[in-house]
Amino acid sequence: MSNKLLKVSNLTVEFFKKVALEDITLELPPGVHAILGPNSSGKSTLLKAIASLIPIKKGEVIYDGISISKLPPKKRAQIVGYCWQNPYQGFFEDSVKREIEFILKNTNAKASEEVLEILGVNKLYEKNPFRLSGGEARRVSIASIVVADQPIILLDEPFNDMDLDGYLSIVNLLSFFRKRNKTVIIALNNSMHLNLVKPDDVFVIYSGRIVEKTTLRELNDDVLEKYNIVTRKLILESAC
Ligand SMILES: Nc1ncnc2c1ncn2[C@@H]1O[C@H](COP(=O)(O)OP(=O)(O)OP(=O)(O)O)[C@@H](O)[C@H]1O
Repeated sequence: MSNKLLKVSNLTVEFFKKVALEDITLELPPGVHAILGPNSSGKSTLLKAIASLIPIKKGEVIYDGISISKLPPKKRAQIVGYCWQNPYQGFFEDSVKREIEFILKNTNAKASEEVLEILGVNKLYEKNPFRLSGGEARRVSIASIVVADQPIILLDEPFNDMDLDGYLSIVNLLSFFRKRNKTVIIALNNSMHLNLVKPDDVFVIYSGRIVEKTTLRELNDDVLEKYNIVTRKLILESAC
């Protein structure tokens, strides 16, 4: 099995001279990696910077020895798939079918039937993506990226808007990605979702910096509280 590394080195991003990401360095083998942080900590910015969707001030992102930002857009889209936090942001076609076909044409990829089945989007093909419900839109949005079978998948808050079936489809998608030896980064602001994701490691981000590298088992409520992330204690107490 390939063990291609995704290396993020000294990544720094600024918006209007204000630092949004500061000197982020990560070394990620294939597997599932969680980025956990409160609102405005830089999770989406980090994923977008890794996908080269926004300009970076400093640093680089290397996958298997290749600098992602130096690739032409088409080649980049074959390697890295960023799934939007706001699903409607990535839509521009007038049918789900055309939305799915767009990336396949753009990347010369064959549709991953497993992805379409796991996310259950086949039934939505004729619908207008902009008129989907929140949960439907998220499934379609994720499918319309990862259907191209990229080795790096970036999921931005994928559980938002989802019902039980939606949660299970994300869990099944993650195990499909694991079997395919992909490198998955999943941005979360809710620590409870970590139990579903079962990540190999957890990076806590706060104020644009990685402040902890830990595991699901070792992550504790003190760390969550310190960085303004909903604690497990709060959730469990509320359930009693
Ligand atoms: N395009 C942009 N222009 C200016 N500032 C931006 C832009 N995108 C993000 N920011 C700022 O960068 C910081 C980090 O934003 P980001 O969206 O990465 O946070 P996040 O951790 O994903 O938050 P949330 O959990 O609320 O989605 C915020 O202060 C945000 O206002």
